Amino acid sequence: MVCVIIAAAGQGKRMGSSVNKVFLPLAGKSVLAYSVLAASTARGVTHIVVTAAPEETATVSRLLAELALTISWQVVAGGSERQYSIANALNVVPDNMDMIIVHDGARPLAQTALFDQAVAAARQHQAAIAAVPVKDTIKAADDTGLVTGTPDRRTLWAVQTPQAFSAKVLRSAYQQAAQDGYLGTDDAALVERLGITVKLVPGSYENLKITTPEDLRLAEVLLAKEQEVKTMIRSGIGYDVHRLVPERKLILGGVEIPYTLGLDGHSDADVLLHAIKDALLGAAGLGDIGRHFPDTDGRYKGISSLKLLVEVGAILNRHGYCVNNIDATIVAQKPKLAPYIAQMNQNIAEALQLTVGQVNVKATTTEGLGFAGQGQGMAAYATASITAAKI
Ligand SMILES: Nc1ccn([C@@H]2O[C@H](COP(=O)(O)OP(=O)(O)OP(=O)(O)O)[C@@H](O)[C@H]2O)c(=O)n1
Ligand SMILES: C[C@](O)(CO)[C@H](O)COP(=O)(O)O
Repeated sequence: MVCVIIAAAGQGKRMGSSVNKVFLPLAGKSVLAYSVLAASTARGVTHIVVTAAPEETATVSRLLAELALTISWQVVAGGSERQYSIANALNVVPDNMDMIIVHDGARPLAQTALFDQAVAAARQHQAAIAAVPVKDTIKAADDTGLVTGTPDRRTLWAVQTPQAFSAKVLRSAYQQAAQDGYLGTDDAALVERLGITVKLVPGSYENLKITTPEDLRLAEVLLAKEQEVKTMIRSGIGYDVHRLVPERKLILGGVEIPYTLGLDGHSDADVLLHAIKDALLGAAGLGDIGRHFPDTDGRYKGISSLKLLVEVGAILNRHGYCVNNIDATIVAQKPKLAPYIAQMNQNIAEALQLTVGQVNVKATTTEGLGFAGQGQGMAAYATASITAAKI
């Protein structure tokens, strides 16, 4: 399981604003809301700890509550330096987390995929951080402004967050730094001191840290471009298959259907809803159900797929999307599904807060051909169309 620590306890002095920069509005949401949302939908993330200045913990808690995240979160008071804030957060990270990601609350444009890439690389290397090659020539200079050297640019990288670590390694690194009184400017620097080689993963030049006012203006421009893409009609496709076995309930579209066999799976194996959820997440560019509800997570054992459809609807909503329509086909030789289709449409519409007219479930046989035709399993296809929600 993965925990994300989001650093938001700074003062934003270089921004020169009367409020902490992480609360500043950016295309309809706060800077911090973007950072939290991107992190919360990354693969395997089940808990978020946000650091807040002691006098801002209530404000940050309110902001998080408004986001209605489907994963757990907590807010801790930060320290006088970013490193001390992260150290406070580490103290409350649950023991069952094997990976920890650290992310700046002030980096609202980090994409969810970057969190996934950092964790995947950290699983292999123990520590992995987002970085981009520096574009400018870098000089070293002394206090009087006289150049003392020109490091070879080919070896230089501008480091960003997310930074992902094995939980054990990050905890040891922070303990060692505290013991030595070492203060670094990123988390990886503390890990490097343990002799561990940190892996770079390709970050993005758009993953700005909002530090000075022009960063905010630039972020507005980049987000406006993203919003344009969102307002397009987007479509997604979903496909799923489950095996038919004895002694399992047959649940399709949230309807329990009397039959001698049922679909096998980690959840209730509702093949129709699985295909629909994949179509919705795909349309939003948010991966698939495996990413959001992994079958390695005990919380999803036997869970109602209708309940998870409500969560998918909420995820899309948090990312600024609303659903236009859903079309789906169940592929099953037996039993006859026609009597249950209206209830399936109704269940799906209710879960996603749509009208029944926006949902269209169909069923077909395969004339006895293939695994569905021979009654070994059932399949479902779904397409979904979504667009930006009106603000
Ligand atoms: N004591 C601190 C200092 C910083 N941060 C967080 O670390 C991230 C990166 O730090 P930076 O951009 O330097 O933020 P500030 O310290 O707020 O900015 P400034 O240095 O201009 O005051 C920010 O999201 C900030 O809120 C933190 O949690 N605790
Ligand atoms: C962690 C970091 O975002 C990587 O670029 C950066 O080092 C934070 O530094 P700051 O001094 O707190 O801005």
